[in-house]
Amino acid sequence: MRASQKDFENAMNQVKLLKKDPGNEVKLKLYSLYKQATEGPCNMPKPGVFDLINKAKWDAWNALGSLPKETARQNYVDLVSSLSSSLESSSQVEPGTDRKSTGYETLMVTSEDGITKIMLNRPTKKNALNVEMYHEIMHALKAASKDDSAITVLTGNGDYYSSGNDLTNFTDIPPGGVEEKAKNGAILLREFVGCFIDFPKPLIAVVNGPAVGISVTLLGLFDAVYASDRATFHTPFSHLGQSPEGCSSYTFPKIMSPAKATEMLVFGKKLTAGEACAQGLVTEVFPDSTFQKEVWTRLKAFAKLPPNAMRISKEIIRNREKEKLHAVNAEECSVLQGRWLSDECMNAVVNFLSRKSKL
Ligand SMILES: CCCCC/C=C/CC(=O)SCCNC(=O)CCNC(=O)[C@H](O)C(C)(C)COP(=O)(O)OP(=O)(O)OC[C@H]1O[C@@H](n2cnc3c(N)ncnc32)[C@H](O)[C@@H]1OP(=O)(O)O
Repeated sequence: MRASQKDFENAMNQVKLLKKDPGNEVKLKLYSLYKQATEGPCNMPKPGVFDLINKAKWDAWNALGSLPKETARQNYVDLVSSLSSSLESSSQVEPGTDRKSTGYETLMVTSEDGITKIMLNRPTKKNALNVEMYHEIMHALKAASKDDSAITVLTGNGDYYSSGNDLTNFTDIPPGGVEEKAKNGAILLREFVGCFIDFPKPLIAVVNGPAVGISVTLLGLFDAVYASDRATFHTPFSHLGQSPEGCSSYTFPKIMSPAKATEMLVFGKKLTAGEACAQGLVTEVFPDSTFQKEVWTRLKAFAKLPPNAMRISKEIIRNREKEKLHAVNAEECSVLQGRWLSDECMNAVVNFLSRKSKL
């Protein structure tokens, strides 16, 4: 899975051969990953507000924060690979290889060495989950459940794993008003979390950086969680006037004790990776400098195990909880639907969007 310098150079050449323009957003991603991979974190002075093009480039590069050079190189290679498949004719995919990518807008999805990797890919927004991303993740999980990979991995592109629900999701109010918005949100959330509850293969989170909100709560539904020591785990629901989702009101007290779960889910205590590991939410923590190398070596070994045996073992570990989890999910979504209409929640969203507050 690690991209060599040679892979990186090949990818740079491939970019020049793309027949279709991949669009400005993708070009900015390519630029930022290239700069990060070759020069490291952005330490150039920020261009002036009227220098629009250079400012956009600077923003994209700067958003990668302290992402290690090797990870940027890998992400660049993955992005080019996904572009080559989605923008060129499908005949260019060699028959017989098991690598594939799809034209997702908010994800990079690849399948190789028995592993389907779903990478959240909005690094300039800290991988916040917008409505499109919720739908694309569901689509990618459904596809992964049927493909020939043995295990599935969720990870993030850039310096964050995910900053959770995209708070601008609250701004696009339909003709039916905020009530309709809240109702639609609850339906979408229930279906989304349901896909994680029902996912049949080993599902592993590779938590490459800080995780917030729903990206944390869902971890209780994963089969293993590997984290960089740069990762943090934060569920500030009360601060946002909201309440727990992702089945965390049930999984967290079981995983870490009711009192520890209360500290996180009610009081919004942010855990370090080490603390999350000590409390059982994270399986193992790795130093950031060797994180990708160590984790992918391990995952490749797991993916060589007999897939049917792994699937059946997961089923027997998880199945007796499924009905309960679906019931919890339904209840959490219904409570949250009410919370989204509360002044507490609306004020928190307005404060974030008007730049008055940050976590
Ligand atoms: C269907 C609906 C289901 C709903 C399910 C409910 C889930 C609950 C949750 O997930 S609650 C968690 C919600 N998340 C947050 O409250 C995080 C908000 N973000 C922040 O506080 C900060 O951005 C940060 C601490 C994550 C990172 O701070 P930093 O200073 O490092 O970076 P910036 O703030 O400059 O962020 C870079 C750009 O990314 C945008 N952004 C980051 N997070 C979100 C987000 N969650 N929603 C929308 N946008 C986000 C930020 O606005 C910057 O954009 P800009 O460059 O255009 O200004």
